[in-house]
Amino acid sequence: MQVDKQPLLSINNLNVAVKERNLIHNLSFEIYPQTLTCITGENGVGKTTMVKAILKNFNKNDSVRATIKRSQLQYVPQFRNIDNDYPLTVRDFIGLGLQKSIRPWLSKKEKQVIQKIIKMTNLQELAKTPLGKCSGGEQQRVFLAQALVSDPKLLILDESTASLDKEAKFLLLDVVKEVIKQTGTAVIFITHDPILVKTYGDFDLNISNHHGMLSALKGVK
Ligand SMILES: Nc1ncnc2c1ncn2[C@@H]1O[C@H](COP(=O)(O)OP(=O)(O)OP(=O)(O)O)[C@@H](O)[C@H]1O
Repeated sequence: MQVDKQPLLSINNLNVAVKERNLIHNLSFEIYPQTLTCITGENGVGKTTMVKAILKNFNKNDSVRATIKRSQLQYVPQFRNIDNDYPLTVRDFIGLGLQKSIRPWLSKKEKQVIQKIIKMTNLQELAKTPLGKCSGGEQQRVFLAQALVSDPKLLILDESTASLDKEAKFLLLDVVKEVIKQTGTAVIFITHDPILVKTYGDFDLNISNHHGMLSALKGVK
């Protein structure tokens, strides 16, 4: 696989700290369009804090330079508690990802966008199901779908597969790969699962001993 040589995100000597405790020193790496970069490392090394630092410094100084706007980046957080009786349907929940308009109803174009995303994320059969009745894996696909309606150029998935069984993990990552192929978006995926890194990753940014190292996987050039 040949990557686009123009990175959409360049991290340059970023220092990541929490409450004056340094977690990561002088971190530098690049993210390229249409690639999946896994962020790996032991619990507590600072993966989530690093992502927060990227969001905070986004195009504000040289430590985080992007060729995209902040509005073209979507972050899917690790935890979102959905009660069993959460009433919004999958389709309506996905629609919440649209930019707010003054109209209380969806335009024909907006409906078409949602329909396209529902198809891309394999949620056709669940579109009318209340989100609270969906399984954990299905809910993760819905969170992904909601993030996709604004047509992001970079998606950050924070341990989206953490609570899923093996089959659901692979199903979700198959969908992520298809999304990358169809939309050209880049994905940063925080994970503890070496099999997923090996199966799906184009790059692995491993963080240990306060430093990060990016490696290309599977013949990525
Ligand atoms: N707001 C905060 N106040 C104090 N300490 C914090 C805060 N946020 C994170 N930390 C600490 O910073 C360290 C890094 O946390 P972070 O969540 O970034 O790690 P992580 O690599 O994402 O871990 P995990 O894989 O377990 O999710 C941890 O020791 C955590 O307890």
